[in-house]
Amino acid sequence: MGASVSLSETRHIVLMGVCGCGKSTVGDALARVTGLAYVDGDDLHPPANISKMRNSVPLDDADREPWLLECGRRLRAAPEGLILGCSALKRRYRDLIRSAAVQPAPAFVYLHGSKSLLQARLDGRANHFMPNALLESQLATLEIPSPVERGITVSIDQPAEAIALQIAARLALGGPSIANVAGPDPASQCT
Ligand SMILES: Nc1ncnc2c1ncn2[C@@H]1O[C@H](COP(=O)(O)OP(=O)(O)OP(=O)(O)O)[C@@H](O)[C@H]1O
Ligand SMILES: O=C(O)[C@H](O)[C@@H](O)[C@H](O)[C@H](O)CO
Repeated sequence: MGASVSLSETRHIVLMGVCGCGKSTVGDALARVTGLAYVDGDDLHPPANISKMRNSVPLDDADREPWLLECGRRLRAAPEGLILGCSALKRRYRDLIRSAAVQPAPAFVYLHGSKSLLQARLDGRANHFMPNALLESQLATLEIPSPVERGITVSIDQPAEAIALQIAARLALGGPSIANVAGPDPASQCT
């Protein structure tokens, strides 16, 4: 249903999903593929949020609001386009980002993986402030982006480079060689 038509002009991409889904890893790969810059939402949190997460306390809506608005402002400050990694777990969080961002609204790329894969990825990660125990609350909070939100879903059960190429193809971000590598489109979830 026309994903690449309505999304083809998109140069603002939010890589979203729960902790450990690969936002930073895929963000770096997508930046290499597209030439767009990548900004990690983890770097935009106020210190109080980081310290809360370090202490295994999930953030609440009030904690997240200023951070989400800052994420949106970063998108707006990059008219040439930007890849942003941000959990953006709820629809109303994405509304906040959109309210501060650009027109056309950013595409939201939901990085989907099973709980067991996410757990394994988190178990294999070292030196990160986010405790693995917060995965449960992130999954409970997650609302998958709907088609009207310019959302697409991509499986994380593949190498990061392949994920990046698939995103670039589905959003028509790259040149003709990229356009040929799109994997199967699980997403009639696209607009
Ligand atoms: N496609 C992939 N294949 C294999 N390993 C991956 C893949 N994507 C990410 N990883 C690994 O999984 C772990 C989590 O990835 P990453 O830190 O990028 O997730 P994240 O969504 O940015 O996490 P957070 O939200 O907690 O910051 C890292 O150790 C990373 O190297
Ligand atoms: O919404 C949230 O609870 C937070 O933003 C987290 O998702 C972190 O930013 C990140 O995932 C930690 O690694």
